[in-house]
Amino acid sequence: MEARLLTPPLKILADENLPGLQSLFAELGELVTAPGRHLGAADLHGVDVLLVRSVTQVRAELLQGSSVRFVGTATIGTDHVDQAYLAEQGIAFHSAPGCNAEAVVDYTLNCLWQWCQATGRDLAQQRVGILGVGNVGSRLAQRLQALGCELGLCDPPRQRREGGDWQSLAEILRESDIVCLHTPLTREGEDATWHLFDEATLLQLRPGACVLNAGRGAVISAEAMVKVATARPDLSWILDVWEQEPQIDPQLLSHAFIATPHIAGYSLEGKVRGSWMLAQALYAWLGLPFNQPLSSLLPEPAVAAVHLNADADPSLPMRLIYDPFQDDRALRALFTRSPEERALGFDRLRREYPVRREFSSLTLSCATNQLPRLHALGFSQAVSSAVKRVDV
Ligand SMILES: NC(=O)C1=CN([C@@H]2O[C@H](COP(=O)(O)OP(=O)(O)OC[C@H]3O[C@@H](n4cnc5c(N)ncnc54)[C@H](O)[C@@H]3O)[C@@H](O)[C@H]2O)C=CC1
Ligand SMILES: O=C(O)C(=O)[C@H](O)COP(=O)(O)O
Repeated sequence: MEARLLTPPLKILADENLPGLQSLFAELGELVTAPGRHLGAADLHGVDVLLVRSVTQVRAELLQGSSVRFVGTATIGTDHVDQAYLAEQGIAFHSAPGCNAEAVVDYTLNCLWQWCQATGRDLAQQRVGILGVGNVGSRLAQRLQALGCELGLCDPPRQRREGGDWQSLAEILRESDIVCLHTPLTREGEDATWHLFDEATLLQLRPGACVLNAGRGAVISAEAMVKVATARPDLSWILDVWEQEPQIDPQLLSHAFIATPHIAGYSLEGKVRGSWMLAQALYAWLGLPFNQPLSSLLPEPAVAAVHLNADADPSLPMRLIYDPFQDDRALRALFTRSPEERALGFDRLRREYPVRREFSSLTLSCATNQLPRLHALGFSQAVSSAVKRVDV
């Protein structure tokens, strides 16, 4: 455990895209915000606490010679942080495990539902292979299982730790109608995921399969994906993450059934939970009490309850919460511009992302027998008469 060397007032530098900063951190001292993608060593003058998102590379080049003693990232993924360097320097580090896992699952279910609708499939009849069964993958498995999907789960680190019934990557590729990637990006060790999906791996996908990547772009080689997508038009691609973000290969984009700018985890709840978890960690590290409930940072959703009439399309509540094609259209619209403008546009779409609530924020009642299926998808049940309801 690191020694606690700091007491307020502190100088805190935070990514400008972290919600709830004032309310969570302002009482600890001076709070400065900056765009995370371009943070440099010069920005860290006198800074004690650095709070980032995934777009800031937190490595020796940034931190060498700085006064930073605590680094927090309001994300699940940590591949942008050199944790070994931080440990060596005695700098405390905290991430926000699971903070936006529900949002990624909402995104994934919504996209898969759209793909099934567009290709005349029933999601409940698909065999779904999940690669990486952690916070995201295990929640996804639960919801898909409740829908009736057959599942294949692949997670070698968990398999070694826990034993039990798992599948190999080869089995997942051979047997799945849909393959969902939810692994971290790692470059070393027996479970390294960098370019885990190369050309040879992708060619093992079964005919007509759909690949969804909401983990990290570089888990699939973009070059191999373009090659295989060209040779195998039977395959579908749903891509939220891209090798070399914020630059995206236009050829790859043209092959994607749904293409989004790394926003799978961007529910309001997920983003706010990320900041809140960092506040919890920082206050604990400082030895100070932290009593702010997460709910105090979340406004009431615009629509809290929906009653579906007998003839209503059961996908309506999903579309009401989130339409992935809106994000898809906004991303594709950037591609009439220069590569520099596209990259800036990619970051702008993320920075100015509209409020998206999680499925669980919506309470459903229903005049049809679809209710169990909708609840399995993650919507809340039990309508209280006190809740304002919309009939559709
Ligand atoms: N697109 C987006 O907006 C978001 C993307 N992410 C990404 O999703 C990743 C997963 O998130 P969580 O489930 O919360 O992380 P987690 O750490 O809870 O779970 C990851 C799982 O992957 C497994 N794993 C590691 N190497 C593997 C391999 N070679 N093959 C199969 N499984 C392997 C681990 O054992 C672990 O169970 C994050 O690391 C992050 O990079 C997370 C949130 C939002
Ligand atoms: O939590 C993660 O890991 C993610 O991928 C986040 O959703 C990424 O969000 P940013 O930190 O890039 O805004």
